[in-house]
Amino acid sequence: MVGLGRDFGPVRALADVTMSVAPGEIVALLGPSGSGKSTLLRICAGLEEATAGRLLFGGADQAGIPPHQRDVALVFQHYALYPHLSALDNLTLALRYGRKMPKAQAVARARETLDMLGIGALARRRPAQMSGGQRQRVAIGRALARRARVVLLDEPMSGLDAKLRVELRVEIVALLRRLGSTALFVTHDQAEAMAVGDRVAVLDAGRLEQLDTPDEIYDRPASRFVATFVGSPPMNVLDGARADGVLAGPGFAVAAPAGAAAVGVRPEGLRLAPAGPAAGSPDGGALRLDGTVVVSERLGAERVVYVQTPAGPLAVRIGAEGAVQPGTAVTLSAAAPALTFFAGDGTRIGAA
Ligand SMILES: Nc1ncnc2c1ncn2[C@@H]1O[C@H](COP(=O)(O)OP(=O)(O)OP(=O)(O)O)[C@@H](O)[C@H]1O
Repeated sequence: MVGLGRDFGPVRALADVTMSVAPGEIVALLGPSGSGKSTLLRICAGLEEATAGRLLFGGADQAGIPPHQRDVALVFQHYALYPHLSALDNLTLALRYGRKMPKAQAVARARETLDMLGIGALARRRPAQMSGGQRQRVAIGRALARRARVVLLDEPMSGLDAKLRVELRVEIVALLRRLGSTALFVTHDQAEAMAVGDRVAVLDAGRLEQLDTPDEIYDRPASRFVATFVGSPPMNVLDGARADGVLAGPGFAVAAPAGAAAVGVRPEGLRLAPAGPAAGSPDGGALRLDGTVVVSERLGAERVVYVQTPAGPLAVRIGAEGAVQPGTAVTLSAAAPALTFFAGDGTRIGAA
């Protein structure tokens, strides 16, 4: 994709998106509602024309090529299976008429695909005789059975419960890898994007904010937007004003590089100690703030504690053993390497 853009009248749904996806790579498209994820996917599928830029598949310009002539498979959030046909027949039909595959070969391919998705035993059931998750597996199987070079998935698991989503995403990724498919996977769920993507493309208001590995996205976010969109809870960001090398805001002052307008720290980068001058790390911490515990949430192996500070509420991730009572006065501290600085326009200072 080179400089891809799409305007709907006055609405700029997509602006100047450039990215290349390697064969066999899975890229997660992540962004809030209306950020242009579906528009980008629809352009790739040929369901929408770009109003700027070029789309190339293996070097071949796709402009003007209709959907059915592109080597792409689409998985939508709302699947439409033929209700009167069995799972096996739904897949077989798609292969025979979509791919013009001989019957015996289509049936064999359909069976193989259902087996790979763990629903071989349901081959003879009609959609009404299956659970939502099983139906979604059939729909995914129908799209993937074609072995298209490019697989486009638009929120393929929305509508399923959390446990099933996690199970299914593991299976989908395993299947995509096994087939060697190149895939774009749209989701607004940051955890899902980080889990499925070899790289994650973060979109905001039609612009590509960052395209990087999940580790880079988390550890070196390109912007404040990315930093606060990814992570659960996301990065804490404190606004301040910089003078004489120090960024100061309500209740804090921290040494900061030129241009800094805000400082960010992940919940796990903050330490929590009983209030007092000696609190915090042995070096005293680069950032220190006093506050009061508001709530403490037990999340499996860890706790997330929300602390009200003069700079606003901050989330702190601590071990499960460190229970703290609401109302407790605490001091928060963070070491210098845990800090991320942002300029006034939201870009991370030091980002490439
Ligand atoms: N056919 C259309 N006509 C006019 N505006 C459109 C059309 N399709 C999309 N848009 C606008 O383009 C922008 C991007 O929409 P898009 O559906 O790509 O976002 P999205 O990130 O997929 O959102 P969601 O997660 O809600 O599906 C939105 O502002 C949307 O209102």
